[in-house]
Amino acid sequence: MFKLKDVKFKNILNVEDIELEEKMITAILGSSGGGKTTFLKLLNNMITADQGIIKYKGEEIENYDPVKLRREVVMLPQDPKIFKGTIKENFELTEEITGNKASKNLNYNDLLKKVSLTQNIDDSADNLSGGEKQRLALARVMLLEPKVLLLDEPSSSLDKITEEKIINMVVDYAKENNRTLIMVTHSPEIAKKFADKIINIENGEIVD
Ligand SMILES: Nc1ncnc2c1ncn2[C@@H]1O[C@H](COP(=O)(O)OP(=O)(O)OP(=O)(O)O)[C@@H](O)[C@H]1O
Repeated sequence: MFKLKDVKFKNILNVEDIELEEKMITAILGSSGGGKTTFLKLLNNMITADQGIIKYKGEEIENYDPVKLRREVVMLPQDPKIFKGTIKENFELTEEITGNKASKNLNYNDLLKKVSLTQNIDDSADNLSGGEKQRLALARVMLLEPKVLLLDEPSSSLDKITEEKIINMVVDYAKENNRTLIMVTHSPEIAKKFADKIINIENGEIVD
């Protein structure tokens, strides 16, 4: 699904040759500041490599229709921003901003259930806890039905159990819906437990 060849981004990341397969779960491991988030951002062209070639579905990512790319490759960042207002408004705004209409098969209540939120869609999103906000952000991503989900490690403000619960939900979602999942984690245990393939990034280099 992605092929990277001789990719360089500033002095932060240097990738010689790597392929990420469709419908697989790939975990990106490595120590803090090593370039993991930078790697994810290259995959939806949020940032552009200074050198080298990144191919997505056989086409150079820079030539791929940017609107399609934004819809197909969606990133769940470390600290997703929750919009002010209700949960329902969060879903509606997501649809409005991305130009996506909710899939006929998905409704907002089902989405909340999928991420184990027991709130009502008319409840305020501001009062949710950190873990609940992360799950709402995940539900917003599910609403978009991306082909590829880029999951950055949830911020350290989440406890281990909540973090693993969220990762479990994302993995289940990806498997049930045949999606490609690429996730950053600091935890070798999580990587081993969930991933088909593990990539280790240290100081901007892939070491394993
Ligand atoms: N656009 C940028 N310009 C300059 N430096 C940057 C840019 N983006 C990230 N960096 C720096 O590059 C390094 C790698 O950042 P990155 O966020 O990719 O690391 P990471 O492995 O995801 O770290 P963490 O595990 O702490 O989230 C850091 O030192 C960061 O400060």
